[in-house]
Amino acid sequence: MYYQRKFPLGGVKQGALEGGALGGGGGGGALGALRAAGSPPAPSLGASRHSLIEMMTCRLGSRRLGGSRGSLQAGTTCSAASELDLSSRSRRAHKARLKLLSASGEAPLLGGWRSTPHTPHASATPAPHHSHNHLAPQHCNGTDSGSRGGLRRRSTYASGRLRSGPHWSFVFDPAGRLCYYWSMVVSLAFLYNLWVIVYRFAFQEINGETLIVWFCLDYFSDFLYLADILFHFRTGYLEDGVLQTDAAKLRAHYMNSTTFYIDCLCLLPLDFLYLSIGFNSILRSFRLVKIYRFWAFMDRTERHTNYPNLFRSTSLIHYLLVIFHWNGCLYHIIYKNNGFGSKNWVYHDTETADVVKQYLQSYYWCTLALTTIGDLPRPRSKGEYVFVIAQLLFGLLLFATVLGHVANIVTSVSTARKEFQAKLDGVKTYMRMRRVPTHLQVKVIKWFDYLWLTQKCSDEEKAVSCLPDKLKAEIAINVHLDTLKRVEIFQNTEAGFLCELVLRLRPVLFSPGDYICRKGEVGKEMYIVNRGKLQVVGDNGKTVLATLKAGSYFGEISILNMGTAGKQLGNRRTASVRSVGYSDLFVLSKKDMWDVLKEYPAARVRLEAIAVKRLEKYKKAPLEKVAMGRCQSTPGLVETSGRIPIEEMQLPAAPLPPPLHSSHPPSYRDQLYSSSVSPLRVASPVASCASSARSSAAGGGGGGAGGGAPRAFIDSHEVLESEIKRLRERLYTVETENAAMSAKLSQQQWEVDQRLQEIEMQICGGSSLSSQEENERNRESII
Ligand SMILES: Nc1ncnc2c1ncn2[C@@H]1O[C@@H]2COP(=O)(O)O[C@H]2[C@H]1O
Repeated sequence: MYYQRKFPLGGVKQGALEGGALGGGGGGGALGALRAAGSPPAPSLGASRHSLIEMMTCRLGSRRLGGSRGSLQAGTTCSAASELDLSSRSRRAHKARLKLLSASGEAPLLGGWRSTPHTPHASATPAPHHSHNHLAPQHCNGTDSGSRGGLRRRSTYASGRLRSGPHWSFVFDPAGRLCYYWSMVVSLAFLYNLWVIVYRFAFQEINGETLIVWFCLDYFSDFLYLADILFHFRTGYLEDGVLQTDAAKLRAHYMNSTTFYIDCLCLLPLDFLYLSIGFNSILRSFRLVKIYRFWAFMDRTERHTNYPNLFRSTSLIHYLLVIFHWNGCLYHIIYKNNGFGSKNWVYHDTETADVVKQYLQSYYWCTLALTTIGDLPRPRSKGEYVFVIAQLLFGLLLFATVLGHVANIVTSVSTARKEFQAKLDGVKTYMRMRRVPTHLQVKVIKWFDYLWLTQKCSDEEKAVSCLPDKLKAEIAINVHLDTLKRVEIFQNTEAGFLCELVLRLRPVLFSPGDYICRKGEVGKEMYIVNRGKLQVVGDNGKTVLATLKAGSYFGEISILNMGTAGKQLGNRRTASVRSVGYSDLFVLSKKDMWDVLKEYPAARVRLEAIAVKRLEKYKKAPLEKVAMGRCQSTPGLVETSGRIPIEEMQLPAAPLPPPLHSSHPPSYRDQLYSSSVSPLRVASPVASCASSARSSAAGGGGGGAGGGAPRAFIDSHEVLESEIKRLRERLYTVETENAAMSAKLSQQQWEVDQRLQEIEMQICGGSSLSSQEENERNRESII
């Protein structure tokens, strides 16, 4: 799985730039991408939404999204291409392979092995339907369907007659995994030549003893070189950004390229000269021209590896060893040929030392010289002096280069840490200067700790800032998809809805005990819990109404204007929400939410339905409060100090007719109307009346003393009913006025727009009749 995790983002599990689909990932990575990608309708982003939606559809699976029209369409698009022109048998085979590919998750990744129908004439003039790759689900990721050729199937027809059964041919994707592994094999063959050719040339003594082994190894590496040429013949290339898979084109392309000549040069058969000059490995030096393949392999590995610094260090050490090796061999060649005139300049036991020891002595000498450690045997002749000086100078340069490389590696290892530390230091300095209380300072530092532990990056947005919006959005979707799929409102919704939302999410992190929102505040955002635990608490801050965990969301009631504080104040928070520990949340602004809901009304209905359910919990408590609370501001309502739920104010089913006697003490009704006491002051008797009514009912008629109470209760009940009626009428009037004013407002808006358009038209040199008609139509529709 080499391609996986090739993004420099912690959270991405499967990288698939080629296929456009990034694998699902753990949380944390690329949070910032969301913001950037979701930031207001950049045109490029808008344009990319469709492909994103399609990608989402494919990722979520057509079964799950089967309910929604949009997803059904996308799902059909995904499979439709593969069904176009295949016989049922081959279609079955295609489906089976497609299943395999999708099961392994590799199809969009590499497109390594694909099959497409193919005609013998396709190379010259491919028939239109052959431009579809019927297996590759590229419709899902928006890439060209034929561009990832791998294993291509030839179901060959000529003149409408089946000429031969289907057979297979190979086309390798240069960006695919197979190509990568193959280049690794070729690189190994090159490394063999790099180390061995010069060694055998310098220490020819080994040839006689191990000739067969060397022959076998040499010709095996030559065989790999040859296979590489054949491989190149079947490797696709990009033409106008589209991968070419046509065999004739591939052949022509390769044979017209420099690579072909270099590959041929590598295999120059100078081995025939063995017959005249004997077995001499220097005749194989052309094999080293293959170094371009090795460099390409190293480049790609460095780009894709998850451990670039480890890789860089290893390759640096390898290069050093190779340089020492070649230098040592060169030194031995000079020494052997008595190049500088003085015998035993370096080796004192040349006669007795075996080949390996001589090699090691040469290597040691070169290591001392090239690492500028010195302590070399003193040169004697002029030639030796020049040689040593040259070696030391070269060593100096090499040393400087190595140091530079090492410094780079060390710097890049700690860049993230340093940046993070710099930010933390800045905040700490600020808090110290502003004398922020110690407990708050500690809290801030702990917040940084948590951020580092969980995300290892202080600015995730920056980490992906160089990517185009489309890629950022894809990453955001993949990184956060798992969380979002858990959210109730997002389950079984259209893929597009989720996609639209994910582009607008913004990550935030809260510390333990932080209040995310407080009851009564104006709601401007809603939140989705990515990680952590939160509590919805009552007024006292202690009563826990609900506990929210990963996948929950809150804050939607106020942004949907469904709050309990009435129509005017419906945008107030209905409860406070507190973070228990550290909480990773996604914030969605009210405007963004409404923008999305406008396009997805079904989602809005779901959201509102859930909000209503949540509100039901409040219904009982707020009712008593509302009933009692309103009385302070609304004349005509009864005020009480007791807390009696409205239901308890109901009358018993059959109240007894109150016997009225003139001798009775003044009834409650009399009290009510005779006294100057305002009706507002009589709430308590209501309660007592209710209870006395109940007791009199229980007592089966009661005496004259209790007869006045039920009557008073009935009267007060009538008062309440009339008040409710009056309020209802008032509400109706207000709503009607409201509607009238809205209509008036839109009328005025329309007029202003109209006027502006006219002015624009005048500026642009007059208006056309058609636009006037259109305006007229708009006006009608608005009215
Ligand atoms: N019983 C509940 N269960 C879950 N969430 C709730 C409950 N009551 C209120 N909330 C959430 O707490 C949020 C507080 O702000 P809002 O009123 O905007 O939206 C509220 C709901 O999303």
